[in-house]
Amino acid sequence: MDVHNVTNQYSQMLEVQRKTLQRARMRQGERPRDREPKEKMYLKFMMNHVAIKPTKQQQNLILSSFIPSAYLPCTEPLRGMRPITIQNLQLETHHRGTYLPLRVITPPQRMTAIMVLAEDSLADVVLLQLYQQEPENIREASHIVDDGMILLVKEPYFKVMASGDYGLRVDHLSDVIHVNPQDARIPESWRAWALPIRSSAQSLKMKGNTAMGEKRYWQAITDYSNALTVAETSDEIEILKRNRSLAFLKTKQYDAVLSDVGFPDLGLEPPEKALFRAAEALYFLARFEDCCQTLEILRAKFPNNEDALKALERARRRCAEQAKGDYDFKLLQTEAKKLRPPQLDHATYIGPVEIRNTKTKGRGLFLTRAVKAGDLLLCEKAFAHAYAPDDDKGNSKITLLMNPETKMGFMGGQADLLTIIVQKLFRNPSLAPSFTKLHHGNYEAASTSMVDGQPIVDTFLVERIMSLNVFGCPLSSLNTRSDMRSSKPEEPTAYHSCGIWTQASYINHSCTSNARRSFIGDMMIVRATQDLEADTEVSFWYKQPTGEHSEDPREVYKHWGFICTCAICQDAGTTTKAVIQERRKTLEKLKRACDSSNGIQVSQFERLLKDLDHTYTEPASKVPRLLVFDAQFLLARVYMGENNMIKGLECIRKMLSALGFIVEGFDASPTSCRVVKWGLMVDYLVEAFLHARTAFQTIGDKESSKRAEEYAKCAYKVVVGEDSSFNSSHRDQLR
Ligand SMILES: C[S@@+](CC[C@H](N)C(=O)[O-])C[C@H]1O[C@@H](n2cnc3c(N)ncnc32)[C@H](O)[C@@H]1O
Repeated sequence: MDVHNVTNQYSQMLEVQRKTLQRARMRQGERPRDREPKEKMYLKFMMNHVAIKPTKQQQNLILSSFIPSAYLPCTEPLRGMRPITIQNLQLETHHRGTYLPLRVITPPQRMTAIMVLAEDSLADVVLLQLYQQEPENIREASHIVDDGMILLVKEPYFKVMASGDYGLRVDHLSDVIHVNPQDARIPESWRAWALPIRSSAQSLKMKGNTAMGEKRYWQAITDYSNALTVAETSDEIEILKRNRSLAFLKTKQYDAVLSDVGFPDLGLEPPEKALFRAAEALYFLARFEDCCQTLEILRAKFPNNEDALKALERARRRCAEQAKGDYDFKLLQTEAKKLRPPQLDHATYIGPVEIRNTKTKGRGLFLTRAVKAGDLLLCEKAFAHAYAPDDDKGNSKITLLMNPETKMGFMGGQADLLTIIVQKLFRNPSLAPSFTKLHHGNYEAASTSMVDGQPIVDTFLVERIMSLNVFGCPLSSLNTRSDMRSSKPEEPTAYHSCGIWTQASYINHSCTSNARRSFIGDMMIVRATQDLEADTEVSFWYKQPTGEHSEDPREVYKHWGFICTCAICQDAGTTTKAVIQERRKTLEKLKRACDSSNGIQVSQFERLLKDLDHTYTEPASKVPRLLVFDAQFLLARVYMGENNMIKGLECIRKMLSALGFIVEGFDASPTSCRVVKWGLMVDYLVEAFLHARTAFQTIGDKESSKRAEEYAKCAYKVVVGEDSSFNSSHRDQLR
């Protein structure tokens, strides 16, 4: 939804990649005889390693990332699997039921994947590519995999790489296990030289503390974990775990924090640090009620802890947001303006909506009570968000993410978003259900969720869910609106920044939508665009309908696998070719009339608009006339520019009617203006109501002028997400 789909633009590239995959598949089962010798591979890798230092120009290149054919992660525990060696690997094969012990022989090289050369017990060498790893600014590649480390690759996938070389590709994080040199599953020859002197828990703890002091949190986790394997007393274990919990907190592994401090069973005399760390983890897991309760216990036991008081106040604010939708929107706007990435610290509010089954669209979001136009339905914090502005100064790169199997290509932060989600689920499995329950078409995911003590995160399931549920998003809708009003080129319809909002994802599409989404940073706000009865299904646009005729309705929402059956689409389906032709011709004439060097010829424009309007047969309140409203608004502005307020109002009334509104009093009659039924909520509606306000003011109808302003404010609230910025955004018009 609103992401930059480049499938057509890059169709050739997709096709080339698809053919490459096909060719590779033809070698399935082959044991290649032309693998390069160790020395040659090493030299090549190391030369590349030195050569690849991205220059400024390279940094600005758009990286492309290809999704391979989906395969399931290993769900078998290592116990019971057989070891395998490189010489027995077959191309394009997932070696189910086996694992490959490898010793890394080079430093890592970071491209889309992290790459190293690794050898097996027979000194055969293979290129290993690890995908979905954290970026360098979060975790150094050398901490993930480095020269001398020993790994077990579960169910290795051996393949022909894009370069034509052979290599192992690992897409699922839990398919690689790091082992220490004493592990019985690795070749003895590796064990012999690497046997370390047994360190004490105390010395390992000190090592961990030093690493913490130097902000090397991953190292600290390793050190404390090693200390725990040799710790003997329960006191020692408790302290080590408490220390480790801080390192887990710093690396955003909140489930592990809770486990290390023993939450929820913190004991009768819980230590201050344990309580505080539990509260912090609960906060970041968005368990604000639990967080408040923990902090209240902390405050009662340690009343002088000022940090706990601040944390409690913060958590209480989140609780108010979560329970009542009580947001300081002005603050949110200020934060979105300043913060980069614009990821705000606020809670999700789920308003009067709930998930229910629909008859034909899977699940949907339904109203639990009646609402008014402008009412808040959701204010949702992103589950995951990748900020990728065009100037490349975000936390995510603009990448071309191509899937040759689904034949889709997207430009933006989606490659990074995929990694962000995979990592989040891997580190915090308690958060997985809210994401994995989302629509994923016919992809069949593995049913096991843990193996060998690690969560299983199926990268291809994540990709599938992301692809069907991702939303493109601006920095803020206010920003988009300001750009539009300062007439920067066209209003953007696709964004490079993107994210996942797990509640909003249940909203189905309709061209005759009754809700609209807007953004403030990574908060998505969904408001009703009409007065709605309880039990109504909420819908918004996946793509804003244009009213242009589509030759094949299956193509329009093909990506999501449905054909829209709303009133607009049904009407389009029964419109004859002759009428479509007539509309196109009239539209072209209207466009020419606009572009005329002598300015718009009003009478000719009026006549053409009437002709266009007459091509529709259904009442606009049932089937909005999407090709009409824009031109009608243009004409309103022309009339008002000539100070002809009555004609201006008439055009606004016609514009509203074309959008499906039912209105009264948008004229010089004594009846005050009133929206009887709201129609489609397009951006220009704010301006239209403001123009109506000016017209009413000029003709001395104060009551209608006030009402028109209220309607403008309501439309603004829906389009921007809030109305606290309305007055400052429209200072000139509101004078
Ligand atoms: C983001 S999900 C929406 C929630 C989804 N219905 C569910 O059950 O989770 C998108 C999917 O919903 C379905 N969908 C959305 N709008 C639809 C519509 N107007 N008609 C039919 N199916 C629709 C399609 O299967 C689409 O791929």
